[in-house]
Amino acid sequence: MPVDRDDSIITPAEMSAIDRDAALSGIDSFRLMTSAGTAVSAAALRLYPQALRFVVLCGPGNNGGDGYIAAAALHASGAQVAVHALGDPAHLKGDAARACAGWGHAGEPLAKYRPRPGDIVIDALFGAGLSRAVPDEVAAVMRAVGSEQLPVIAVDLPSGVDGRTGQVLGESFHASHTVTFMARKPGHLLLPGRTLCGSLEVFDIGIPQRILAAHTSGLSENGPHLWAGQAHALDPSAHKFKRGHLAVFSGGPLATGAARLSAAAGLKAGAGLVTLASASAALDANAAHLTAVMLKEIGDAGALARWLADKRIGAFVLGPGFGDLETARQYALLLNDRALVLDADGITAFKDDPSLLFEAYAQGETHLVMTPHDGEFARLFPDIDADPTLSKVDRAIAAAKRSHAVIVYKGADTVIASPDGRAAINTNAPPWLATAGSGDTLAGIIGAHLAQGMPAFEAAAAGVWRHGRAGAKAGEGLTAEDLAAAIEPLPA
Ligand SMILES: NC(=O)C1=CN([C@@H]2O[C@H](COP(=O)(O)OP(=O)(O)OC[C@H]3O[C@@H](n4cnc5c(N)ncnc54)[C@H](OP(=O)(O)O)[C@@H]3O)[C@@H](O)[C@H]2O)[C@@H](O)CC1
Ligand SMILES: Nc1ncnc2c1ncn2[C@@H]1O[C@H](COP(=O)(O)OP(=O)(O)O)[C@@H](O)[C@H]1O
Ligand SMILES: [K+]
Repeated sequence: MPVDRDDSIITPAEMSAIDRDAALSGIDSFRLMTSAGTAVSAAALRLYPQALRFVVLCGPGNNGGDGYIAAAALHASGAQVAVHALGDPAHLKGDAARACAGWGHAGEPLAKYRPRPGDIVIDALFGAGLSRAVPDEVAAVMRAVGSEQLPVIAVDLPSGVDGRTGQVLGESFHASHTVTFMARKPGHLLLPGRTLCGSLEVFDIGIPQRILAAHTSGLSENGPHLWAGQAHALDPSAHKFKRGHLAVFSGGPLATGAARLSAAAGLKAGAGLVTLASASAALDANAAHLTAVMLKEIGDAGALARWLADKRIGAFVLGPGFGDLETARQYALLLNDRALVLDADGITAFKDDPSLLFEAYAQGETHLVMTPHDGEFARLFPDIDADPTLSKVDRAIAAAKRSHAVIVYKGADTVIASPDGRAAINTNAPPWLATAGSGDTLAGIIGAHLAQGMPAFEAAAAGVWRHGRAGAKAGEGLTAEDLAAAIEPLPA
């Protein structure tokens, strides 16, 4: 039966381990394949009752096995079905060979498939086992199906999409619907994979939850389940000092807007007090624009050190529009016993000696959140960035472990990762969030959460989610000012 889309995400390697454990506990693997293939045929009939023909493209592994089961079920329902196989079906093994025997008709080779109007393509070429770029004959079929604009139902994943990374290996199908089994894989949520799946259905093929739970790591889709236990930190009835004091560092006189966006977002996101810390040259520009946000003159490391005697300032945002990299370095190192969101220039400031920053924040509970976009990530973690074998999730986790910081690796598929290995993929950000100052707003929201005492991972994950919600609420064409105004209360 279809299950509610649960928040957990499993990698193809975890899926294999689950599969092995299921077999060890006596679960019949052919029954799982039958359940999977039947779910695909049910989706095909439900979505395309008027289809003239279902064309099932079957690969050389168990994904192909699911395809043969689907073909047999569609045929039994009275539909017209054609099967085209990649490779010689006589070489199929195990459950896939049995499924092919159950189909029982002579199939045609894949290369002989000529798409025709009215076809519904069922893509059972490769799923979790795709290990390299798809062969040329497969790529040619993908292009032919694409140019005819035929609907494609993908079994487990659109063939060509790497389930671990979401990257396309050579070429891929662009599915209108994907039926996956048990839980989503990273490739369903990471880009570009997410855009190639169409609507996504997660079907429960009957592997017990206990086996699934034993093999799932700390990866999930970002959502309230991650911080529900921490939402009390944002109690709106609390005294303003209890709701936290956030400080944001301003840039110079010609670059004050970014920090004000962070500060405004921090206030709207629930910090009790927000202070903009500004060098004297930028005080007038800031004073002319501030009302609820307070202003404090901080011009150098000495002034900051004296200000830090006030222990009520719980969290800081450093980087948006800041400009002066040497001062940013000094400030970040001075702040190492406070919660800090380091963004933009604050990140770039450490490009020549990242370990200086990482060592400064290595002690105690994680209290540094870094919010790099691709370029900033590559500046701080060039070797991790350059490793083509790593997914965006792998890269974010490796960076978090090395830096002792929560990493918010931004983009349309922002990944939030903790040094303890937990990670979340965010999916609620509309494309129009890519606007000047949007990242500054995000830094302010996360800063507000830290100021209110939320742990770093939860603060960051909740911040990214609220930022996405605000983007959806403000709508297409938003500016960063609209975004701050659209921040909604954090759901309990
Ligand atoms: N786990 C479960 O519980 C359940 C899993 N189920 C289903 O099993 C699927 C996973 O099956 P799978 O492991 O057999 O992998 P699959 O995607 O069929 O591909 C492997 C084959 O492709 C080949 N191959 C790979 N890349 C290639 C390339 N570029 N070009 C050419 N060949 C290439 C590879 O060959 P090799 O790399 O060994 O040369 C091998 O022959 C999963 O997605 C789901 O649909 C369901 O039945 C329900 C229960
Ligand atoms: N295509 C996209 N879809 C959704 N969100 C996006 C997209 N591109 C960027 N974002 C989000 O917009 C924000 C941009 O931040 P950033 O790159 O720091 O820009 P800026 O410095 O202009 O504020 C990030 O939160 C990022 O995740
Ligand atoms: K597939």
